[in-house]
Formats: sequence, structure tokens, C-alpha cells
Amino acid sequence: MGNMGRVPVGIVGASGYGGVQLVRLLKEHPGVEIVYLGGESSAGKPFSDLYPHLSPFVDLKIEAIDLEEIAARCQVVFLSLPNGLAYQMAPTLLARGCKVLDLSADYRFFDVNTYTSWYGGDRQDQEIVSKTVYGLPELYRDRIAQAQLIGCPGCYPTASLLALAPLLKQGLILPETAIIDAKSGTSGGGRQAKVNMLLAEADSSLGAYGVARHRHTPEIEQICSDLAGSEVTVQFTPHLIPMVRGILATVYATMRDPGLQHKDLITIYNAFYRNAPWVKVLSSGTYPQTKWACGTNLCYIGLEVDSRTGRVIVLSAIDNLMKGQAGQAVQCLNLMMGWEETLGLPQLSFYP
Ligand SMILES: NC(=O)C1=CN([C@@H]2O[C@H](COP(=O)(O)OP(=O)(O)OC[C@H]3O[C@@H](n4cnc5c(N)ncnc54)[C@H](OP(=O)(O)O)[C@@H]3O)[C@@H](O)[C@H]2O)C=CC1
Ligand SMILES: CC(=O)N[C@@H](CCC(=O)OP(=O)(O)O)C(=O)O
Repeated sequence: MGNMGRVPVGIVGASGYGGVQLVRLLKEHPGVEIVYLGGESSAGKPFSDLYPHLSPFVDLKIEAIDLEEIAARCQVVFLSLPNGLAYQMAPTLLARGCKVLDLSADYRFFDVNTYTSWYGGDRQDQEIVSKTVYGLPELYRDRIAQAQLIGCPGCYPTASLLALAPLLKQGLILPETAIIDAKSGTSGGGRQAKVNMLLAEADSSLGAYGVARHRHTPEIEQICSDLAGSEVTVQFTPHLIPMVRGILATVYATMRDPGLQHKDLITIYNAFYRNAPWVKVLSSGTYPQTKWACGTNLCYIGLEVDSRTGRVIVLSAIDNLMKGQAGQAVQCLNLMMGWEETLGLPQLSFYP
């Protein structure tokens, strides 16, 4: 990056899982300097009180959230907060000229009414929503580069959409047959205490939740519809699995042409993702494992054709806190700043 001046960035919600991942990534990113960390119940505490292993590297306090102060100090602001807060904060930051990346669901929907019907709230900000770009670089790279506000995707939608995108874009499947069966580690639920996330509850157990009504369904459908050019509904079932990080999405769909061969699909996927450094399409007979993506911003995709049933099966593995959240936000930042899409992001998992 030569002698480029570092861009001052702030993280609101720094104490959470998304926040600490952003701190980890941005601390080692050559283009930025973290100048502000914000929180609610953690305000006033040194960041290292919450994450002592980072004490040799991060000497910042978590501060109360003062939007004018944040805008005065930061050129870029990451909002990593529970749903329903970002849309109350972003307008002030945008008006002061900041670039904003929201990790919550607040800015993921093209139509504000879709958001309110699934998430509640009373919103009158369609004008801002219309200028927001959905932060999935593999699909909206050029628009992200021009945007001031990014609605970063949910973790399940990231894994699901990267699996489905080439099929929908090229009209290779009957969209209404798409079924997404996905499993997530417990960090997907965030850092706040929840009974179902206790080790005694989650360990040695696998179960579905949000069946037929999970809030990621409309998000997945919105982008599938955009890709297919017509209204698409999908069946999405998430599961909680006893591990900390990772999502595996297994996607099933009926092929329009039952004669389509596995090798044709591999060629199609490789072509679709040829300029996507964070998607790796696996060669024949190899299926992704979540641990391969752990700690990295990668999405691994494997696929198979079942000529008996006429279905294609696509498997996609990501780290929910990386490609599913903080890593993807940094990938978007790189595009917004005109930097290499890979800058400051880890590629290799620490697992064997
Ligand atoms: N975990 C995941 O895998 C993914 C999460 N997301 C989304 O990213 C966002 C952050 O998630 P995650 O990091 O897991 O969440 P966490 O629960 O781990 O962290 C939430 C953060 O929000 C802050 N916060 C909570 N309430 C308020 C409030 N009223 N005002 C200001 N700040 C508040 C907390 O601060 P404090 O501790 O100081 O109170 C904390 O820093 C969420 O919208 C989530 O849905 C998106 C993709 C994946
Ligand atoms: C395991 C687990 O609980 N996962 C979360 C998904 C996290 C996420 O991406 O949620 P947002 O859309 O709110 O950002 C869930 O199912 O709600």
C-alpha cells in the first residue's frame, strides 16, 4: 500500500462477536486505523478487559455512542449491533459524509416494508434504503464500490446465495424447487447469554429452529428473485450444531434439463466465480467442511448431480463470523475504498 495514509475507522458494537472479529481484521489491515470503539453496557471499559488476549495489541477504551463525535473522528463506520438500531444511527453518519457498513438486517432489504413485516419497527426511510447496496461482492461488486451505505448479508443468506447464484442466474433450475438445509455453530447467535447456547444445552445435540419462518428466508428470496428476474420462494431450514464457528448449507433443486452433467456444472460455477477470490469451487467428488473456512473469508462450494432424481445438490461452507459477517464487511470496505478485494483478509484456515 506504499505510504498511503490510513483511513480512520470506528466500530460500534465492538464488544460483540462481530465487533471483536472486526477489531482482529482491521488491526492487521494496512489501509485503516481503528480510532473508535463503541458499545452500550461495555462503554467505559478498556477493550482489553473484555478480550484480554488482545491487550498487547489494542489499547482503546469502549466509548459511549455519540454519533456526532463518531462522524467527526471516522471516515468509515461499522455498525455491529442488534437489529433495529442501525437505521436510527446511520442517517446522521451518512449526512456527515461517513461511509457506513451495517452488519445487522436493517439495510438488507430493497423494500423497507419487507423489513418491517419480518423485523417490526416503524420506518420511513425508503429513500436511504433505495440507495443502499446489498453487501454480497460476488453479486454486487460494482455497486458496492460506488456505495456510501452497505447492508451486509446475514450469515445463512451468504452461504445459501453463493451456492444458488450460478444456477438461478443461468436459469438452470426450477427456482420454486430450491430447498436449503443449513447448519450453524453457536457463535451465530452472538455473545449475549441465551439458554439454548449454554454448553449443557447445545453440546451433543443437533436440532432445527425457525422452521418455515426464519427471518433469513425473505432475505434469501429477495436476492434469488433478483438473480432469477422473477419472484422466487425457497424452503429454508436452519439447524444449530454443537460447534462454535461455521455454516454448512446443503441446497437441493430440480434441474430444468435433467441431462445436465456434473462436469458442465463445475465449468459453469468456475466461470461464474472466475473473478471471485473468496469463492473456491471444489473439483469433482470433494465436498466442503466448515473447518476449512474457519478463521478465513473463504466460501468453499462443492456440488453433485443426481441423475436418478434430476436434482442438483450444492454444498457451501463458510465461517459465519468471517464470510458470514465481519470478513465480508471488510471485503466490502476494500471495494468501497478501491483496494484489492483480498486486502487484510486471511485465506488459510488454522485447522489441520
Ligand atoms: N454472529 C453472527 O454469526 C452474525 C451476526 N450478524 C449480525 O451482526 C450484528 C452483530 O452480531 P453479533 O456480533 O453476533 O452480536 P453480539 O450480541 O455479539 O454483539 C452485539 C453488540 O451490540 C451492542 N449493543 C447491544 N445493545 C445495544 C444498544 N441498545 N445500543 C448500542 N449497542 C448495543 C453490544 O454492546 P454492549 O456489549 O456494550 O452492550 C455488542 O457490542 C447483529 O445484527 C447480527 O444479527 C450477521 C451475520 C452473522
Ligand atoms: C445460530 C444462530 O442463532 N444464528 C442466527 C443467525 C445470525 C445472523 O446472521 O442474524 P441476523 O440476520 O440477525 O444478522 C439466527 O438464526 O438468528
